[in-house]
Amino acid sequence: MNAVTIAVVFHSGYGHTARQASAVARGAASESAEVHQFDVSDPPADMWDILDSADAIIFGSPTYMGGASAEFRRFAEESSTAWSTLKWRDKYAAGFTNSAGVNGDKLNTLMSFVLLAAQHGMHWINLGLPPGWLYTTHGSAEDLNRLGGFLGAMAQSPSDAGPELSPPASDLATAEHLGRRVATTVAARMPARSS
Ligand SMILES: Cc1cc2nc3c(=O)[nH]c(=O)nc-3n(C[C@H](O)[C@H](O)[C@H](O)COP(=O)(O)O)c2cc1C
Repeated sequence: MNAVTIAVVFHSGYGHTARQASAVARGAASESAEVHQFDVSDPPADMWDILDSADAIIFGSPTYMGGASAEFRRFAEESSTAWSTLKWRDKYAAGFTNSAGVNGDKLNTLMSFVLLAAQHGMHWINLGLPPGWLYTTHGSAEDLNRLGGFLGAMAQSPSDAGPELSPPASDLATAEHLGRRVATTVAARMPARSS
């Protein structure tokens, strides 16, 4: 059987969201997906061909000024070429974002990814985790999904901590979960393929 093919397409100005992207990719690869990771500020020549043939595309960006970064937005606008011929229709999509604020308006970035996916006619896969802390006094910052997102994976990196220190392990584990969930969700819905 051929592996599910997943592309993780992200931007990262200072390396924090890149660590989150690698965690998403690790999670997907742990479920035997063939994973391609693309930094949109330095795309290889074959990126668009690989995106066009992927089963799922996972979008990632830091939250800058309450939304996706300008570099990610440029990628989104350039994807209008694929949109014009419905190349991504019925693929699967998911997303992740990282920012300095605990809230930081990350939800708006994830919502912009949902809209991007909808414009392409893609099927959105959400995070599928209960919120960390579980609305009780017993939670901790080590909880999976400690930031309590539903649409996608959220991470937080304090402004004075470099990418070697942040996002914290719990946010990276949450990102890995998203990668695994996309891989298993897509695999369960693919018709059996013979090699
Ligand atoms: C131009 C700019 C705008 C930012 N806007 C936000 C914001 O709206 N909310 C927030 O929580 N953090 C904001 N931040 C902080 C970044 O999201 C944070 O430093 C993040 O870890 C950067 O990720 P990166 O290293 O992948 O670029 C902003 C940073 C920059 C440079």
